[in-house]
Amino acid sequence: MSLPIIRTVSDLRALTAIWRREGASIAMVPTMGALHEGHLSLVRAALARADRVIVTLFVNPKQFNSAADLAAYPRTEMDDAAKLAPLGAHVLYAPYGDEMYGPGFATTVSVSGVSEGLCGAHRPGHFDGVATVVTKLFLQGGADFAFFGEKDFQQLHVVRRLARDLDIPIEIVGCPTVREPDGLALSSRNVRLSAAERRIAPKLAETLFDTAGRLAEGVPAAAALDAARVALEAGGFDKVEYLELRDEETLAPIEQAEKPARLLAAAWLGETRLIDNVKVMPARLSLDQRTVSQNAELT
Ligand SMILES: Nc1ncnc2c1ncn2[C@@H]1O[C@H](COP(=O)(O)OP(=O)(O)OP(=O)(O)O)[C@@H](O)[C@H]1O
Ligand SMILES: CC(C)(CO)[C@@H](O)C(=O)[O-]
Ligand code: BAL
Repeated sequence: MSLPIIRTVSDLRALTAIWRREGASIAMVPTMGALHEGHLSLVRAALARADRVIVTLFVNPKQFNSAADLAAYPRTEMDDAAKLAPLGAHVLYAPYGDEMYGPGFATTVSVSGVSEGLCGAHRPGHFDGVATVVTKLFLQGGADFAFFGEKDFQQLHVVRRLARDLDIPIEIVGCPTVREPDGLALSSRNVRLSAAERRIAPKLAETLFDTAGRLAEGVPAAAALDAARVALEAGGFDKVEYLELRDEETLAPIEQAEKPARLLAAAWLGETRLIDNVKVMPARLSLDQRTVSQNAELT
């Protein structure tokens, strides 16, 4: 079983025009390749929702704020295609670099608000690069749905905002983070961890889940976050870049989880930067929800 690979916008448009004439719905799964189970979970979700699925693979230079990071980014296109074919994805769109950014390219899509702080504060220009390439992919593919992972939670907010603001008729679907059995969120960059760093890495998810539990019980963010930083540093992380509690819907900073919230972190192990985030559901709200469903069962 092999998967067709398309390299140009005109070939992609010719294919989607045929699908449209057939009345098929179309989903897109944007990636930078080096596919793992996290990506494949997005493809499965897309296949469950739409008749045709385009997986995109483009290592977007505009979103890298470090030349070394870009140079080290894994490139495994043939392996990626081999993983996608058996799932039933319909096409891999892996455009040439100058197809995306031709001579004289001079446009930037910049989303304010949700792109500020967190990764936006530590990777200057990153979300402009993401927003620009995602806008281009959406306009090139003309899909009805696009699937993104919650692992990159701030990115998911940036993409939702740009689609809404630019009236791009596409539904953005967020999918849960896929984890290793020890809790580490799957990421293409995990291959850069040494054996010793890999043993420390799950401490990030473990600390986030523990801290989310404390925040859900009403512990103020300042105390819970201080304790989490100490736990990460004592656990072997070289640097905690950020560790913050944000509103789940608006991504605004909050002092206490009174509504559904997200706890988000980036931390360094040697040369590798890991990000992760978990939901914080205030215990009071989960109790209310349980009471509502128990009452519903009684009626
Ligand atoms: N563990 C995961 N679970 C669910 N979705 C994921 C996971 N990892 C990545 N994704 C999603 O896959 C899409 C493509 O991400 P990308 O190609 O950057 O992979 P990645 O593993 O996040 O790589 P890296 O973080 O090293 O850039 C994004 O929507 C991202 O959120
Ligand atoms: C969305 C994306 C494919 C844009 O290059 C990238 O940021 C990613 O892989 O998450
Ligand atoms: N997964 C987000 C893409 C990046 O780190 O550049």
